[in-house]
Amino acid sequence: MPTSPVLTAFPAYTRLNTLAASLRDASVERMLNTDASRTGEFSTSAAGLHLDYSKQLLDREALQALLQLAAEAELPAAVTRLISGEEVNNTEQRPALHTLLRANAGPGLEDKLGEVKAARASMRAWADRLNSGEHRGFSGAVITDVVNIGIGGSDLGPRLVTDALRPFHGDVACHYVANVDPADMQDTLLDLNPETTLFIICSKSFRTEETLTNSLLAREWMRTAGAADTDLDKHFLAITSNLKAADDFGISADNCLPMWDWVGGRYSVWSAIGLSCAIAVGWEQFQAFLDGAAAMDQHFAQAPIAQNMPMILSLLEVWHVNFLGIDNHVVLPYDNSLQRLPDFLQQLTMESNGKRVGQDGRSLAYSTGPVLWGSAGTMGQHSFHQLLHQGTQLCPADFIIPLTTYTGMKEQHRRLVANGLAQSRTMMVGRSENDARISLLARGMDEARASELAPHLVMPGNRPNSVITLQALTPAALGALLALYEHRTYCSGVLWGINSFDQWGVELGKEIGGQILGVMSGDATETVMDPATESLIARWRAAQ
Ligand SMILES: O=P(O)(O)OC[C@H]1O[C@H](O)[C@H](O)[C@@H](O)[C@@H]1O
Repeated sequence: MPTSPVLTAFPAYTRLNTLAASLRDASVERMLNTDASRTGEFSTSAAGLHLDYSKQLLDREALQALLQLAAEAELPAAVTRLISGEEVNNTEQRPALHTLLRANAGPGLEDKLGEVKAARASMRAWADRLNSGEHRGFSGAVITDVVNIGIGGSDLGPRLVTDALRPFHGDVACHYVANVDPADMQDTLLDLNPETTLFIICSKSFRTEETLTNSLLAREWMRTAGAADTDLDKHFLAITSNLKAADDFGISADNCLPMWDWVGGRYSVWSAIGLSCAIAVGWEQFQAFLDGAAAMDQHFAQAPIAQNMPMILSLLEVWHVNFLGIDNHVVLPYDNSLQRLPDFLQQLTMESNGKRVGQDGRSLAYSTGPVLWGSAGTMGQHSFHQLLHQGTQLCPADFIIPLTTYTGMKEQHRRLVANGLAQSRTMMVGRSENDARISLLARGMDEARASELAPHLVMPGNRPNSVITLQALTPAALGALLALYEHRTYCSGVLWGINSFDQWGVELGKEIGGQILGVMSGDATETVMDPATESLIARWRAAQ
C-alpha cells in the first residue's frame, strides 16, 4: 500500500500549532467588531448556499496557514483523483464515484456513466409508473404506499431526503423500515394494506441481517394477505449489486435496479438507492436534487481553495480537532424538515473518518473524525444548548438556516430564523460576570445576591460556529447541502491521510452478533463467551 502523507508532516502544521496557541485568548467578537471586512472575507457562496465562518476562532494569519495546509496536502489534486475515478478507496481497491451519479458527463468514465444513465431512466420509469397509478398490486389496486427496507446508507439518505422534501410530495406515501427490532416493521404495517403496498428492498450487498430479516417479514405479510409467489414482482423491487441474492429471494431481474461497488452506501442516495425519494417527490424534483449536488461538485472541482466551500469546512474541522483540541461537532438545522440531517451526517462523517490508521495501515498519532451530533433548532435550545454555552467542552456548531419557509407563515418563520441567529451570536459574545451582575441588579435583585449569583450566569463566549444559509429548502439546495458535507468529509480524510471510503470497524460486531445469536438459539453450544456476556445471555434466557 502507498505510504500516506500524515497531517503532522506538512510544514503548515507546526505554524498552525503556534497560531492556535496564540489565539486561545483572542476575542472573536473584538476581531469582528474591529474589522469591517471580516464578515465578507470569512464567507463564501456556492450552488445556492452561503457559508459565513466569521465567528470562528480564527484570524487572517491562521486562515492563511490553513489554506497553505490545503495546498501542501494538494487538496485540488485529491478532488481530481476522486472525480476522475482513481482508486481513492485503497483498502478495497475501488474508486468512490458518487459524483458520477449526478453528473451529465464523465470524461474517461463513459461506460460507468452509461450504466448510471440507464439506472436513472429505470428509476424514472418506476417513479412515473407508480405515481400515475399504472403499476398495480396483486388485486389490481393502485399502489398507495411504498416501504423502503434498508439500513445505514440504504436508509438514512433516502429517509432524510423524503422527509426534507415534504412540500414536494405526490400521492404515494413513502415509509422507512430499518431496525431489526420487529416493532419497526410491525408499527409501519399497522396502517398499510398489502394490496396497495410496494416494498423496495434497498441493500447494496443484499446480505445485511436487518434488511433480510425485515424483507422476509414483508414477504410473509404479502403471502398471508393472499399474494401468490408469482405476484411478488408486483410488490417487491430490489436495489442491489447482488442480483443472485435478489433472485433467490424471489425478485426478478426486471424488478432490480443496480448499485455498484464503486459507490459507498453512505454516498448512495443519488443512485437507485434514492428511488423511494424519486417516487415521493416525482422525477423532476429528484433530478433537481441531483442537479443541486452536481452544481456543488462543479464548485468543488473548480473553485480556488480560499473560496472552496467544502475545503473551507474541512479546514475548519481540522482546525478544531487537531489545533484547538476539540473532539465533537454539532449540526443545528433551523428547519424542522432537516431534523434527520444529524443522523445522516453521523454515518457520513463518522463511518467515513472514524479511523485510527493511515491509508498505509500505520497508526496515526493525532485525532481524526470528531463525534457529530445535533438536532433541529429550536428544540436543542431547551435541552443541550446549556452545555454549548456554559459547558467545559467546546462544541463547534454549524447552523443551517433556510431563509424562507414553504408554510406561508412568514411571521412564525421569522422567529425561527431569529432564534438561530441569536444562538450563533450568543455562542460568540457570551456574558461577562460584570454584565451578569448588572442585569441582575436591573431586575431588582440586591447587591449581595446579585454578586453571589453572577458567576452562574457567566458565559465565556468565543465559542466557534459557522452559519450556512440558503434561500429555501428546495430539492436543488438540499442536493448541494448534502454534496457539501460529502466533500468536506473527503477533504478531511485526505488531510488526515486516511481512507474515508471503507468501514472495517463495523464488521467484527456483525460476526460476534452471529455467534451470540447461535448461542441464544442453542445452535452453538460449543461457543464460549466471556462471563459478562454469558451472564447477560442467561438473563435473556430466564426472561423468555
Ligand atoms: O446496503 P447494505 O449492503 O445493506 O448495507 C447497509 C449498511 O450496512 C453496513 O454495515 C455498513 O456499515 C453501511 O455502510 C451500509 O450502508
